[in-house]
Amino acid sequence: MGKEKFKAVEDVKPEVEEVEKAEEVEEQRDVGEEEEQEEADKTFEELGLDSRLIRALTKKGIEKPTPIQQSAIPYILEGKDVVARAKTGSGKTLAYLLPLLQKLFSVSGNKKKLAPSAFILVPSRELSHQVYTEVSSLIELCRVQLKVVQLASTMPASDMRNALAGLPEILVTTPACIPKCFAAGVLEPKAISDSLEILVLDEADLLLSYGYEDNLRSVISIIPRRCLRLLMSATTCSDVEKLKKLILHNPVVLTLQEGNDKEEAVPSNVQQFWISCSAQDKLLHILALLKLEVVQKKILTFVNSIDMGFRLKLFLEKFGIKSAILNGELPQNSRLHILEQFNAGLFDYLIATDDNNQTKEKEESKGEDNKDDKKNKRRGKPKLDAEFGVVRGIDFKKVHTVINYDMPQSVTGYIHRIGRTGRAYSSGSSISLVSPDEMEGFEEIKSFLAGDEDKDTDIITPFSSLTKNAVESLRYRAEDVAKSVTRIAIRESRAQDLRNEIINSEKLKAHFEANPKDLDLLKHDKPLSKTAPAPHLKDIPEYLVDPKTQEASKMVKLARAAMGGSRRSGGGGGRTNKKRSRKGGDPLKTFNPNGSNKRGRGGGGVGQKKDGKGSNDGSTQHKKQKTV
Ligand SMILES: Nc1ncnc2c1ncn2[C@@H]1O[C@H](COP(=O)(O)OP(=O)(O)OP(=O)(O)O)[C@@H](O)[C@H]1O
Repeated sequence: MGKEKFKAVEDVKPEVEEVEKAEEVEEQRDVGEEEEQEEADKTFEELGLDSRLIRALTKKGIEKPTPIQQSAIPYILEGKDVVARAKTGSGKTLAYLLPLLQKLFSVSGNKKKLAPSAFILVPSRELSHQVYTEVSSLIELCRVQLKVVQLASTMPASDMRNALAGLPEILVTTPACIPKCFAAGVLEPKAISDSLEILVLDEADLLLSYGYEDNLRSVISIIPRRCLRLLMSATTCSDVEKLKKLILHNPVVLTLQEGNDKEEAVPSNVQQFWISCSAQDKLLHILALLKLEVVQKKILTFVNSIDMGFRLKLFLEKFGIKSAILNGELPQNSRLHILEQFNAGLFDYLIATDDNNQTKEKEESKGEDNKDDKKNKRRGKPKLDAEFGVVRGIDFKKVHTVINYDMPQSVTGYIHRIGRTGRAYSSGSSISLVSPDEMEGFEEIKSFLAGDEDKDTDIITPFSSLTKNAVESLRYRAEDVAKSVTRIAIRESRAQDLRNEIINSEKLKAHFEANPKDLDLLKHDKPLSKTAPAPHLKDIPEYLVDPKTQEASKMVKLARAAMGGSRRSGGGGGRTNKKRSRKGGDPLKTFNPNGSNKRGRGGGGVGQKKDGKGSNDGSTQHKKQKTV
């Protein structure tokens, strides 16, 4: 990724009150080669981080800063507003959390506060929970007297009041929650004006599209001039520009110096594959992928509707494959718990309905509500959570394979889905099942990823480990079982799952309060079907599987064994991975502002291509792989 460099742009702007009207004068300063080399080699110590934070990072197994962390941390410690744009999985959260905590080390105890010193605003509750967990663990590991609180806009005022009673230094929430706190009288605008030192907008490119503009305006109107403002985003879009103008003054803008949108957005260490099949044959193909074990676990499968998620779960269940479901209909505690269990490696298969489609369903259900609101209320039709967001920003840990069972409806959707694997220093794969109806959208994705210069190169290659014969050997069983997964069965399972999770959610609420770290209270991958899977469907006899697929499956098993073997260990290593996780294919490295080879452990052998791209983007990615 030699072409990718951070550039720092210093915005020179007038006072915040006039910012919207003012003409922006930008002074651009490209980070020079020498400076980049120095920057690339910096350790956390050299970035000026407090020793307590460095010790905490070491305990978490984090040794060296990622490029975005190297670039952003010194500016934030200096007290500059920062806009940081770096692709998914590049470590943006710690890029702002570490200097934020360091600043609070000195603020804490200095004066009597009536409101938090830092607000971290994120678009969804899942993200809020994720950031909260990260801050809490850092505070605990640093052994400092800082308090962090997480609020949701749906919490009763009394819960909000209790949570804020201990005067937390950090509040993590969605923008909608702040005005709710004002209305409930649990936060005073005047106290915020007096106390707030740092405001972070994380996943800034999403905040406006999630409808938080008015909420943000009301927050901005009370934040003091001296408050440090940080804006983190995976992409640039007009919304980020709007927020930048609205909120920041004199920011340093950290972004990629060159490269087209494709290079900026796509994690280069994810191998992308596709399979052409009819819509009806998708169940057959996913069964073959999972049952014949030609893909590496953990596996995150995306579908476009909640019903499809249940169809898939019920279908797989019949073959003894247990999976959990994640969608916006489930209660919040259940969603968080499912994510935590999946991240902890308690199950290997998660079927998720992502946010774009939630919006679609939300709209559909709104339409229905308008038609027959009373009827729906009587039936207790479940509401989808407006603050639900599966894909964007969520750090699914050690997902090795992302499967697009249904194709996403946009290029951005595709990029964010596949960005759930290949995070941090790991590598991953994606497999898209593409039906004829989805081919047009798929071609769009492919041509976007190929970019203008690279039209003939296939970034998404056909998945060759699964032969036609292997698929056909399962056809009879798959079709037979698919017939048994009727609409009624889906409807009943969906309702039953919701009922279970509502009960779980209540138990979880109490449990989380008492044992916030206990993950193993409830199982989310329980079978929904009333009948147990037939024994003959659980195991596929060897004679049914052709030699090529057997070989591919063996490779996957070997890779898993090399990673530590057990299903609890999750993905993220192994033969193929080891090979690919060297520097050239490292997602965090791809942000190297240095843009040149670094000598040292694991990095020396992988050079840059002539065109400046990391070698893994092109050469490895385009090679067909036996296993993924
Ligand atoms: N310096 C580092 N070394 C190793 N791992 C790191 C480092 N910094 C962050 N990580 C890990 O990388 C993963 C991705 O980080 P993070 O969620 O902050 O990415 P992100 O850029 O915010 O992605 P997204 O845009 O999808 O939210 C996390 O699991 C995090 O713990």
